[in-house]
Amino acid sequence: MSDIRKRQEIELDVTDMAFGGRGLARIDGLAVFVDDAVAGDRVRARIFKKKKRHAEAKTLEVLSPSSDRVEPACIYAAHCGGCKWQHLSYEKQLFYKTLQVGEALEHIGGIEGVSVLPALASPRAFHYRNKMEFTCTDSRWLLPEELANPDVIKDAAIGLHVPGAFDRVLDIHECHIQPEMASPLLNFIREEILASGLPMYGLRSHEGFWRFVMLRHSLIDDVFMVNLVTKEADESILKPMAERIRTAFPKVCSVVNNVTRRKAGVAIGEEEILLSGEPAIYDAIGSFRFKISANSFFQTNTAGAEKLYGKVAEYADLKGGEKVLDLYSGTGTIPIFLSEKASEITGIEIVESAVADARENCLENGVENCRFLLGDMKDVLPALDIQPDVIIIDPPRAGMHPDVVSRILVLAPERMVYVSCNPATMARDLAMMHKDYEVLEVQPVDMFPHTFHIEAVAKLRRRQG
Ligand SMILES: C[S@@+](CC[C@H](N)C(=O)[O-])C[C@H]1O[C@@H](n2cnc3c(N)ncnc32)[C@H](O)[C@@H]1O
Repeated sequence: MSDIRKRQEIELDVTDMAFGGRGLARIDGLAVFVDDAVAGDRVRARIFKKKKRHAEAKTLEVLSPSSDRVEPACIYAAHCGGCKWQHLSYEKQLFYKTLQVGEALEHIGGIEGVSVLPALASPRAFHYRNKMEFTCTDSRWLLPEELANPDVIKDAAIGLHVPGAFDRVLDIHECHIQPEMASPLLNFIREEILASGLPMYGLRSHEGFWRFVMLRHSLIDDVFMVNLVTKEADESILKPMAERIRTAFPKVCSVVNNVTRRKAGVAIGEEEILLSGEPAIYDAIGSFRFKISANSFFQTNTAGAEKLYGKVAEYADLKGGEKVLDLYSGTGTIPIFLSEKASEITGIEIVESAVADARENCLENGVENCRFLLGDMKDVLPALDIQPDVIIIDPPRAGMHPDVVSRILVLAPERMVYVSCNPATMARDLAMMHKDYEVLEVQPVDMFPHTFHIEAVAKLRRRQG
């Protein structure tokens, strides 16, 4: 057993990428998870945690870089929690994401021999995110090169968090995963906010006015929504500001203000005020248009969503007459996408506004064979009198409640499609159904380039006899 100690500096050969995005090295059988390292690197690192079976270390210096390393596009990449894998080639990101889906099925689910196809690449490796949420703070986290600059404003930042630190916010001036025009738009809004005379929010004090700047983009119409999230309403300041934003950026067709006095760091307001333009934007997946309000859930990679839903359609293999259940239906995008291929689709969703959006999206698209039920899955599903031919499941990161799994096994559809943004909970849920359902194939789909996150779609068929 290794005798390494906490705070020890050590040279490590990183041989693999671990679940969660860190490099993995081994010393005398001890697994060492290494921040900011890539498989193939030799690094000098400092141990900051030591447990019986594993240790955690932070890279201090890359002594010999892996051939898979690339120069990050972003100057904040080494410090920002947004993209942890920008220094890894996109090809290798896809390779490790595929591997991690297979490993989760095997090690967490105990499901062996499943065909996991190579991850489908995102149609765009950069500029793919249609929604970004920037935090406002009165205490800016400085980059090493900013520390020595006396002119840097220290009591204001609008940006993204340092990984794992709720109160450390970098002042971000350029973000490469959002649409190109979003960075100048954010910088214009920053200048407006700094000139407003109203204070930034303190993430510890919970005092201050400006809380978040959220930008949403429609790929199909190439227009933006700006959502200014504040602690108080102040239309005398915000309305003229919204007009100036729209004059400077004519592609901004909507500026709204969400007001929240809650301490929790979420950008959803208790009250929403339309400041200028339209109350919502629209985007398309396939031939369908979807309304997106400031707080609607919508897949964050629009072009990627089309690939994802294409795979769902392929695995659902609908012939036209089936009754389909769509569990965790959000704003109804999957049911509407599949509506032409099924006889009827029932979506179930816990968020009231999402169900309202789903119904409205059906009206907008002339879809008449989808209905949506509101409530917690574990309450709604048992009360439902329906014999589905196919069930589509797209749960939140935490996966399914065991009661929901039990109910699904009683409903016993012939085919199921399981969509997940968390391979670990997917593996756990599929394991619970594995006695009754064979996992025929799994397709990872990369919706989140430069992060270690991966979406996956599994095709399930009921076992005979
Ligand atoms: C990953 S999203 C899927 C949304 C949708 N399928 C899509 O592609 O846009 C998961 C959804 O599950 C909903 N949800 C979370 N917990 C739930 C529960 N206990 N019962 C019903 N829906 C729930 C969330 O509100 C969210 O809309």
